Amino acid sequence: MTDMQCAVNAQAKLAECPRWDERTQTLYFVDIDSFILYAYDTKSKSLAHRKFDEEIGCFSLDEHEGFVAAFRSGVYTFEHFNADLKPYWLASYDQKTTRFNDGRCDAKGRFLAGTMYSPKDAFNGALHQFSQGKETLIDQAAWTSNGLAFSPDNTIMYYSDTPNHVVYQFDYDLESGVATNKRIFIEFPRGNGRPDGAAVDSEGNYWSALYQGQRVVKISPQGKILEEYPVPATYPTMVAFGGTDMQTLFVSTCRGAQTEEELKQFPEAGGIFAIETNVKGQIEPRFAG
Ligand SMILES: O=C1O[C@H](CS(=O)(=O)O)[C@@H](O)[C@H](O)[C@H]1O
Repeated sequence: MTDMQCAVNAQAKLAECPRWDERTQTLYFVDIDSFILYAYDTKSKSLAHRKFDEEIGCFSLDEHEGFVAAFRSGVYTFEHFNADLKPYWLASYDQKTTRFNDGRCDAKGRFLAGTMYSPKDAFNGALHQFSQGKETLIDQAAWTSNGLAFSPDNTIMYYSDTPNHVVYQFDYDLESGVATNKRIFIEFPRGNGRPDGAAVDSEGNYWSALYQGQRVVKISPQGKILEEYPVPATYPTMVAFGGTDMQTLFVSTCRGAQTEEELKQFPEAGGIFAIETNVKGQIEPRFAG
């Protein structure tokens, strides 16, 4: 049994990247495999959506009403929810095997996004950083880039490689945007979930959605699992803090990977779930351009 309740019954194939807009009390999220960006207005309980021509992996809000978003074919900006896309960086990788997957902004407004390399026969998944019109390659050694998050003091960057069951830490220099000293933060045993999307709370704990693990785990900065939160879906994909007090944990989930049996057990899989916590999340930094 879980206290987690379905906040948005989106029935998404692959819901990902929940993002809380504290200015409008809106929860944005994507359905990667349906090419859709959603906007859930928590005040009116209305759900808007926009369908693109390709997978949208992740996005951040900007300082105005706009977005920066990472798709299969590259990174684009748009000035408001329904505005035309403006190319920012076109993919230098093979789009037949690779797409963007997970990302967010650092506290200086640089957008960082990682790619998923589907063949998983080489470590071609990469982490890219976008700022002032330029792209910088941060790391290239993954199958599925995921779990990107920053500590409250911005000195630690977290980054997971889901199918390899590992979350890394880097030292992060916020002034330069340089990440160094990559090391293993935590590894998960095979067969009981693998680290997908994540968020760091205001106390520095790393909250990881365990894909195929049917739960979210709260991990201390030292790598100790402190709490586990069951999710009514086999495949949690990402978490985000929000709500009027920033203490609501939103969890996106995947429906497309569930078996018929799992769909009978979890009929709201593909939705966004929510649970009240006793800790505040961090307000998401916005893209600076
Ligand atoms: O975030 C994601 O990760 C999953 C997990 S895995 O790469 O299969 O281990 C992936 O399937 C999904 O498409 C991706 O968005």
